Amino acid sequence: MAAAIEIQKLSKRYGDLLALDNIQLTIDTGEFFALLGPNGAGKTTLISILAGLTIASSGQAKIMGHDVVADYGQSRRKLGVVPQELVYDPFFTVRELLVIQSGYYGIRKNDAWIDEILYRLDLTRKADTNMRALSGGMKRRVLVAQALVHKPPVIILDEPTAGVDVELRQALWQFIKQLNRDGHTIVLTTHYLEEAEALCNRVAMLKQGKIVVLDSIRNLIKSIQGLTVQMRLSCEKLPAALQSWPTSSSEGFHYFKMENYPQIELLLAMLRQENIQVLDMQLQQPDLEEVFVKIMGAQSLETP
Ligand SMILES: Nc1ncnc2c1ncn2[C@@H]1O[C@H](COP(=O)(O)OP(=O)(O)OP(=O)(O)O)[C@@H](O)[C@H]1O
Repeated sequence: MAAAIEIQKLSKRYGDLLALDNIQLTIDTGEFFALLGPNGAGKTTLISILAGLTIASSGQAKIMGHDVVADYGQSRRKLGVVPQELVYDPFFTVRELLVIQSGYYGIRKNDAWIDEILYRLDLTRKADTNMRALSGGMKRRVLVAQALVHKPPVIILDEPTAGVDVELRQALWQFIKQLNRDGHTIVLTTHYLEEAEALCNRVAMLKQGKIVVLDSIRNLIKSIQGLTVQMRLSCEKLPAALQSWPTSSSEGFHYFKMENYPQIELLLAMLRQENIQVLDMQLQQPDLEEVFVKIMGAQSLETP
């Protein structure tokens, strides 16, 4: 069976800027995949090429075995893209928009599926409302609905939860997770790394147009050694005996880095010896954010 997405030696040049540099990536059907990278890394450019909206300078991309240029019609039918920006036609109602969108794909009788996506996105009550009268969050739900009218096996979401409230974010993820369980391949770009960590199995990190990491989230987190113990102590300044321990402090908390759990005991013993009390303590396991910052550098966590 063809891969959901197959990208070979793909590059995109804008004048002197190499926005994508020899991308090689295969995403299998059924994956829940995260595409991460700082602003300007090339994520949107890659998605545009997959959607046939931008032409690559060189290389090839296929959706479910269909070339995005030579076999545009078929590849586009297999793909649903939820864009980053809120683009919509203000003159139509939600339902009209979805019927028109179905028409683009040559689907005539789509009412049952449209009703289902409206229901699953909690848009049923808004079906006959004009697009311009919807709130930003509701418009974003319609963008998701639009991307799904043709039941695409591959769904790409470009930062779908940017600026979205917690309730919608939760509802959206329930729905996307269900789609993934139903067999759809999901590719997600997000600036919320805990979101990628909670949802996705595998991740590619892009930096200046290149894939710098491609691995399962589990492996990436495993590759980060050690843990951090966050403590509030009865003293502000650490005694000399503890100064050699790798620490940092911020907002009244001390952070002690250690390689393994037995070191916690050692630390507690040293604190006791110094007559220092522990007022608050939390263990921090390595997470995807730590991997990301290590690979990209601290500037990478800027949001758009
Ligand atoms: N049409 C264009 N003309 C010239 N340069 C472009 C064009 N589109 C994108 N770029 C440049 O290509 C690079 C990659 O941009 P892209 O939008 O793909 O990044 P991104 O990873 O999606 O970033 P963000 O997280 O901010 O959305 C950037 O340096 C951007 O300025």
